This record gives sequence, structure tokens and C-alpha cells, in this order.
Amino acid sequence: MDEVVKAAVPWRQQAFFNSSSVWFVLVPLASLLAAYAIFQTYFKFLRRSGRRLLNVLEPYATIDVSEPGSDNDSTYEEVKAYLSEACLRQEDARELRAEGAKDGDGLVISIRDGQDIADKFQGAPLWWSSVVEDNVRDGRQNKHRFQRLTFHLRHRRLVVDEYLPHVRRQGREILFSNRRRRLYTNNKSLETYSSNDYKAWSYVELDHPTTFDTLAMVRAMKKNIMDDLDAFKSNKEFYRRTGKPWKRGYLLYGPSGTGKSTMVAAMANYLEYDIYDVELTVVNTNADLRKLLIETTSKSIILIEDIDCSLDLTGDRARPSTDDDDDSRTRTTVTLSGLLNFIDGLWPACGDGRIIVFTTNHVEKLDPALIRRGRMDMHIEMSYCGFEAFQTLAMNYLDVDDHELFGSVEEILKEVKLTPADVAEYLMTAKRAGSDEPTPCLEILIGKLRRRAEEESRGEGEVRGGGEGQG
Ligand SMILES: Nc1ncnc2c1ncn2[C@@H]1O[C@H](COP(=O)(O)OP(=O)(O)OP(=O)(O)O)[C@@H](O)[C@H]1O
Repeated sequence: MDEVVKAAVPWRQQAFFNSSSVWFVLVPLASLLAAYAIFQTYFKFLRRSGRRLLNVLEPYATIDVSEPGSDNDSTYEEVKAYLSEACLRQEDARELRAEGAKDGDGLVISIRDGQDIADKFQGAPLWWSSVVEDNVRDGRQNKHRFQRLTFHLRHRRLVVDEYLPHVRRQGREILFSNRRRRLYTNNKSLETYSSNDYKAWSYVELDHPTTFDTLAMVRAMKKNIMDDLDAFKSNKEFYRRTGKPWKRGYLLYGPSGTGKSTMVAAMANYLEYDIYDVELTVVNTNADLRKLLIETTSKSIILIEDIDCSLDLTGDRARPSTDDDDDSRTRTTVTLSGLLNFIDGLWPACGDGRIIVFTTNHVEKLDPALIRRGRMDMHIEMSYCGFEAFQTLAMNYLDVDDHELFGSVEEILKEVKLTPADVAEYLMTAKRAGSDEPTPCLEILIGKLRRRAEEESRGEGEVRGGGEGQG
């Protein structure tokens, strides 16, 4: 090191540079790093040119999945969803397992040149790239976007028969789970039903916040229902093996305001299913009912509320419904037998994963055939508000799971018949009249509950109902 440099360096560092042993370490280290960098570049070059060479030796093919034009083809969106999920997952894991891949095969995702993704399916390497080309159409210039899949020609059958359907299936599932749940209702018009552009269902986005956490009911019962739904959801293979349609029926019964509709929303949110709310009174024939069912999508809940009010359940079940009945439109209402066919008949033709829910306030009025096991697999009684249900409501409305006043509430709830809707309303009004603090709210609530208990003992409770709580 020359004198000028030495002068600029403090005396401690001069000693450091003067020590010859440091140079013995630094020089080989720098050489090693340089060698590593050269090796890396060389290796990348070899890999790239090796792949090009392979492509020359072994022909490859491409499939372009274009952005849809006027037609309603969803393939492009499905592929994009599949690829974006693949990129996202690549953040966490280099190697992912594809559902359709055989044992030992991984779905290896890596992003090349910014937009490209390499995939692997049953041992076959595949490459996706996102392409945008300028296009002149009808004298106008526009962009043509597509996803190009490149693969070795020998994998053509595998790609067409298995890989692409796999990509679409996965993409569809991703799109489905990303979108918000829908609440469908059946449209009225009978005359236009047969016209080609008639839509049997219209929907709104289901924005119901209820989950099983916020649903007020006995905890053991809630767990039972959740376990049943879990078993249903994960047992697709079992249903297929045993030749049973993948469906399950739930009958929810109990007085008004006990949470039957709330339970259906919790189920839909839990399973991530859409709800098809069938208004039976506007369905004119059994044939129309069948058409409605056929137009529902897989993984959905088909809900018929207040089933006792929707149908003449004393109807002639003994007389089997025939196609003549259906097609001639001589009948103006759906029959019980039509409804039984609806539940049993067409499932295999309608895709997978259906839950059918009936709700009623008068279970005793229902024809036993309608609710026998096999049709309605689980009968769930939604009942008056007990202490466990109250605890959930207190958590929902007051954000407390325990309080010294809970004992008093528990005692009164043993005496009065209040629905969760009543108690929820009382809590709301107590909150409005009191403050956000739980103690004054609970004191107000206890006052209201006591008054209600006194009314009930005088025989007035049924008349006044839960609306009293609003005052
Ligand atoms: N078990 C419950 N858990 C939480 N909230 C409930 C429950 N039951 C009722 N509620 C509250 O009361 C309202 C009315 O309940 P819901 O409509 O679900 O009762 P229902 O049994 O379906 O009544 P109906 O038989 O009249 O249709 C809900 O919007 C909800 O706020």
C-alpha cells in the first residue's frame, strides 16, 4: 500500500492492512467468490441452451388459451386463476403437489422471465407464458392476450385429456372460493319459462355475517351439526364409491325467531356454498320444479322455507306424479309427490354437493314421507333461548363471555320462553338505553326479562311477544 493511502487511513487500520496474514485470507476468498459467480452464469447458460437443444431434438407443441371475445368461455379466467394461485403459492413453497398428479410427482412452480411459469404434471414438464400481441381487426388495432402452454409433443394426450381439465377444475374452484357467496331466488314468470333466454334464478350477493361462532344455540348441538357438515363436505369419495348421490338433507324446525334462517346462512358461510331459496308458491308445475333444480350449481344449499305453508301437504301423495301431469300444465301447483321426486330423483344428473334444507314452524304438520331419514337426514330442533345461547348473544352484542350478572340471567331464562331473536332485541335496546358498558346493559336486560317472566306467569307473554323489548 503506498504512502498516500497510508496517510489517509487511521493508525489502527494501518496496522490491520500491514498484517500480511489478512491478505492470505482476502485474496483466496475473493477468488472463490469470482469463481462461484462465473460458475453460476455458465450453469444458467448451459441450462437454457440445454433446454433449447432438447426442444430441437424433441418437438414441442403449444396451446393458446385466448382472452374470451363475445362468447362466454370461462377457460381463460380459469387458467389465469390457476396460474395466479400457483404464483402466490410459490411465495411459500417451491414444490407443490397437484391433486391430479401421481404419487411422487410435484407441481413445481417457478417464475421465469417475469411472466413465465413452469409446471409439472405426472412427470411431464410444461411451460406457461403470458403473451400480448398487437392485432389488427376490422381496420382497428387491438391487443390480443392469451396464455400459451408449451409442452413436448409426446405429452399431447396427457395435456389435452388430463392436464387441461385439471387446470380448469382447479381454476374454477379458486374462482368460486374467491367470489362472494350468492343468494339465488327463483323468478316468477311461468309463460316465459320455456323461452330460451329466460333465467330461472336471479341472485344477490350473500352478505350475511352469521357464522357458527355467532349462532346462539346449545354448544354440543352446534358441534354436532358442524361435524355433520364436515363429514359431508369431505366424503365426496365415499358417496361416489357407494353409489349414493352426494347430498344431505336438514330439517330445521322450531318457533319463529329461533334462528332457522340464521342457521342456513351460517351453514352457507361455513361450507362456502351458495343458497338457492326456492319460493314454491310461484312454481306452477312439478316440471318447472325440476327445471329449477337442474339449473342450480354444485356445492349449493337448496332452501325451502316454511315448507308447511308452501305446499298442500295433505295432497294426494298416493297418486304418483306422471310426466303427463308435468308437461300438460293442467296442474297449477306443485304436488307433494313432485316435491319428493325433486328431493330424490334428479341428483345424479345435477352435479355434486347439494344440501337441501326445509324449515318449518310446524313440524307436526309435515307428511312423514317428506322428512323421513334419507330425505331429511338430520332433524334439528331450534329452540327457545337457554343460557348457553344467551352467552353467545352476550358475546355478540356486549363482547363479554362471563359476568357476575350472568347468574341472574340464567335463572330467569329457566322461567321464560324467549327466542334468541327476542333476547337479541332486548340486548340491542338495552345497549341503546344504557351504554357500551356491559353492566348497565345487563341490568336493563334483567329488568326486561323479569317483567316478561311476570307477564308470562299472568298469561300475557304470548300476546305481547318479543316486540315489547323494543320499548
Ligand atoms: N340462534 C340465533 N343466533 C343468533 N341470532 C339469532 C338466532 N335466532 C334468531 N336470531 C336473531 O333473530 C333474527 C331472526 O331470526 P331468524 O329469521 O333466523 O329466525 P327464524 O327461526 O328463521 O324465524 P321464522 O320462522 O319467522 O322465519 C335474526 O336476524 C338474528 O338476528
